[in-house]
Amino acid sequence: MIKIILNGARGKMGRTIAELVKSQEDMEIIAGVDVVGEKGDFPIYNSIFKIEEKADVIVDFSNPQALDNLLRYALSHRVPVVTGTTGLEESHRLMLQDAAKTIPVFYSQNMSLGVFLMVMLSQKLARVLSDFDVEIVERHHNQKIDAPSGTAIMLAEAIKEVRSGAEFVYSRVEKRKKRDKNEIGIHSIRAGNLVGEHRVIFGGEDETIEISHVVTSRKVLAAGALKAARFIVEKAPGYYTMKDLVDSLSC
Ligand SMILES: NC(=O)C1=CN([C@@H]2O[C@H](COP(=O)(O)OP(=O)(O)OC[C@H]3O[C@@H](n4cnc5c(N)ncnc54)[C@H](OP(=O)(O)O)[C@@H]3O)[C@@H](O)[C@H]2O)C=CC1
Ligand SMILES: O=C(O)C1=N[C@H](C(=O)O)C[C@H](O)C1
Repeated sequence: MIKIILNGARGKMGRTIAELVKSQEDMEIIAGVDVVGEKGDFPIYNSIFKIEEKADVIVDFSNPQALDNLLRYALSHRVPVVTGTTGLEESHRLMLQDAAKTIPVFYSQNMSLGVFLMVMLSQKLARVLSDFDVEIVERHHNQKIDAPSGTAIMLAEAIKEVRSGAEFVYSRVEKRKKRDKNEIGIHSIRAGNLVGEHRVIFGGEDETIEISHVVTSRKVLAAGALKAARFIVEKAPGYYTMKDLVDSLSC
């Protein structure tokens, strides 16, 4: 049985994961962590340091501010971490990479396998269609606290890798005179209860290619997180991503 600590347990992703775990025969949540504690199917504590039972993995969908304590706990108890929290600064990413020297750490800004394929495809298109303009549009629910989305940044970073001189431009002022060829424009929309939508638009001379991915239920993202948890529990310390998971599934 894989014993899970769920960080951000009272949140939208936390609740979706908790519901999904109920139907998994090989997994159980032993404790949750959130800003406010709660009693329920499992205890939710307001500090991860209050948890006494040993877990096999921590699954985190919370807030970048949670990362420091979460990693301190994970390192001192040698527990692998799966995190999908977005809005991370460079310092947070370095913290994850540093922790990965001691424990297995899985990070993905999007837990959908479909989005991983979209990233690969976008990179290929950006390489071949090197003179096409690239614009990324992401749409999410009105409760999302970070913008642009982690996925939009991941898409832009993958495209930047194959486009020398390219720069991201967030919230571009629409009154600009002319589009700079090196820009990768990122546009964020927040409305209603949209779960998550990403579009990459490649605009060329007389033709446009658009790749889009739409999530209509968080169950997709929760299922991806549980796949990641199963994937890293027995792994050696290291930094793992969706590429490692997809490679393991397709061999
Ligand atoms: N990688 C992926 O596939 C996905 C990533 N995400 C990301 O996951 C994160 C959570 O998303 P979502 O569930 O929608 O957000 P929610 O706001 O619904 O849930 C986050 C929960 O974490 C709690 N929280 C805040 N700070 C801490 C802390 N220091 N320790 C423990 N818990 C804390 C929040 O409490 P309070 O409300 O009181 O602040 C809230 O209950 C976001 O960064 C989001 O972008 C979301 C979906 C998929
Ligand atoms: O906050 C969300 O909801 C989501 N966040 C992730 C992101 O920032 O890319 C992934 C997904 O789109 C849902």
